[in-house]
Amino acid sequence: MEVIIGSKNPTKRKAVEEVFLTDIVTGYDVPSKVSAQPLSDSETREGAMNRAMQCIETTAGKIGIGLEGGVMQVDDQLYLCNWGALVTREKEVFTASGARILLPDEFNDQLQGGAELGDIMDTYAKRKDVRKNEGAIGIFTNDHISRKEMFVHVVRLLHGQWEYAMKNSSGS
Ligand SMILES: O=P(O)(O)OP(=O)(O)OP(=O)(O)OC[C@H]1O[C@@H](n2cnc3c(O)ncnc32)[C@H](O)[C@@H]1O
Ligand SMILES: [Mg+2]
Repeated sequence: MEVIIGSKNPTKRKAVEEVFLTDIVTGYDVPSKVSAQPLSDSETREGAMNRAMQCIETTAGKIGIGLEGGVMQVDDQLYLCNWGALVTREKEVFTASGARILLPDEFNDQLQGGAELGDIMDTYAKRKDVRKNEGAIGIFTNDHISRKEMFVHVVRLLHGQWEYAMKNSSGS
């Protein structure tokens, strides 16, 4: 079975490989069709669904997966959020979200002004390509949870829901 992940970011591809262990996993850069830095749960989820749908519409893969990072507001504070979507050839859609952690208040103005969290993190942590490595979640959890590990959880939630639906539609 071929699983298409709508990103070439290694944290996303490796997370899908870890869950779909026995399948072929291919990464394609597809547009999220939302802002480069989504600013709500709704926009982040939409980005994940758009990516997954395009994976199915533009390839022969059996399953398309979209993973999208964003931020969302609770009261006046911004949290890192992540969403995933799995779309089947029959266009059945499954969604799930990942762990969220509070971002420093000092990021608010830059994020609201359109800056990308990935770039803000590189400057803040004095590292390169945080988004492709430990991620903001890795930095702020003292490396206990990496971006890949957080995505593994999201992909497991997607995989499990898809499996449950298949089991229950097979009539057994
Ligand atoms: O190539 P793609 O798949 O687009 O990978 P990306 O790293 O840009 O990831 P997203 O588009 O899903 O994330 C939207 C923005 O949020 C940033 N972001 C989200 N989660 C992050 C994290 O844990 N660490 C650093 N940046 C993060 C990311 O770098 C982007 O600027
Ligand atoms: Mg991006």
